[in-house]
Amino acid sequence: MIIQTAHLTKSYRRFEKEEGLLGSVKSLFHRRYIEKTAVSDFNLEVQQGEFVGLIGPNGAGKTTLIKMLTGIIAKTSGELSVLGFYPNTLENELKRQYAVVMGQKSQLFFELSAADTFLLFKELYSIPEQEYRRNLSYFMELFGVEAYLNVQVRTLSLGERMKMELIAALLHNPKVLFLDEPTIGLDAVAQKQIRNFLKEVNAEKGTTVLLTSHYMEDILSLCRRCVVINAGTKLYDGDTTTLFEKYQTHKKISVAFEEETEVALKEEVDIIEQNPFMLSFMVRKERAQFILKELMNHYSIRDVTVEEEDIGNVVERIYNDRGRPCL
Ligand SMILES: Nc1ncnc2c1ncn2[C@@H]1O[C@H](COP(=O)(O)OP(=O)(O)OP(=O)(O)O)[C@@H](O)[C@H]1O
Repeated sequence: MIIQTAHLTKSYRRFEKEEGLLGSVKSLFHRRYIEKTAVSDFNLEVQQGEFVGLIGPNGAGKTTLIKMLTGIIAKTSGELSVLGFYPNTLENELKRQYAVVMGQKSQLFFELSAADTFLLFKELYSIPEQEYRRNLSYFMELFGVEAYLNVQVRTLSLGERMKMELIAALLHNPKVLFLDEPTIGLDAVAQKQIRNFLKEVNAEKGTTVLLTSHYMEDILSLCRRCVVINAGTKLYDGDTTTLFEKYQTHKKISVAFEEETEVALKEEVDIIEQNPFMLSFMVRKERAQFILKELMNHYSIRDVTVEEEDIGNVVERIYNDRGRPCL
């Protein structure tokens, strides 16, 4: 077993200050704290080689869970083991076997080139020369980023840097990789390249991956299993396709018109935004094609986008349907 948690709980204590200057002075003498349980009674088991998606709306507790699993913060209560270790003790033996990449944080040195940082990682993890060379050329080829290897990291685009972050994290052949929003802010092409890369690494090297992402496409194309978390508790743990077939029931369609248009649709849709030049609405998946055809036939259209429904909506629907955590 790679990851095992039982009744894992994390509560934060946050200091609350009254408004204004007087509040600041008062708080010097009487500190008021509020407690926030970010992860509650969480049970999770991940086997070797699995690619698991962790999804949930903002503030659900995903990052807190990843931070506990990677030893960045300590648990409040419950059991937690990663590769047989309690991560917060940060034992070297564990550090050598896992890696973490957070989309919002960087582990590269901005003034150095990626090549220099990789060499530092080689020393840090005592990666044998041959293994280092083999891995580096394998990852370079997979991502096609040789051209950027020797330039300052500071000058790389977000997408190029994220590819280097992933390579840096994987050079020491970790058994488990924790990814917190690795595709955040990237364009569609870079997102796809990163997905293909991760798919290949998981298949070829058997790396176990736990991934959080707000992008449906990441979860759907990479994670056979997904875990849904809301307000710190687990709502669902199982097959990703089954979950999305059942709960991702709508698509978002946005249409821009060539000229001022007054739209009259034959069937009811949920309008998100409308003005004479555009219309954006939600529609049931199975009706999307019909409505699109209707719009195309009756109006002069400049542009159309069709998007998958937001993770937040899906989670809300699961929650309303089940009304309580269901494992
Ligand atoms: N250091 C902290 N002190 C107090 N509360 C915190 C702290 N870090 C997180 N929280 C709170 O814990 C809850 C869970 O936060 P967390 O960052 O784990 O959510 P998340 O699912 O990763 O959200 P997002 O998708 O927005 O990144 C939030 O309500 C947040 O405000």
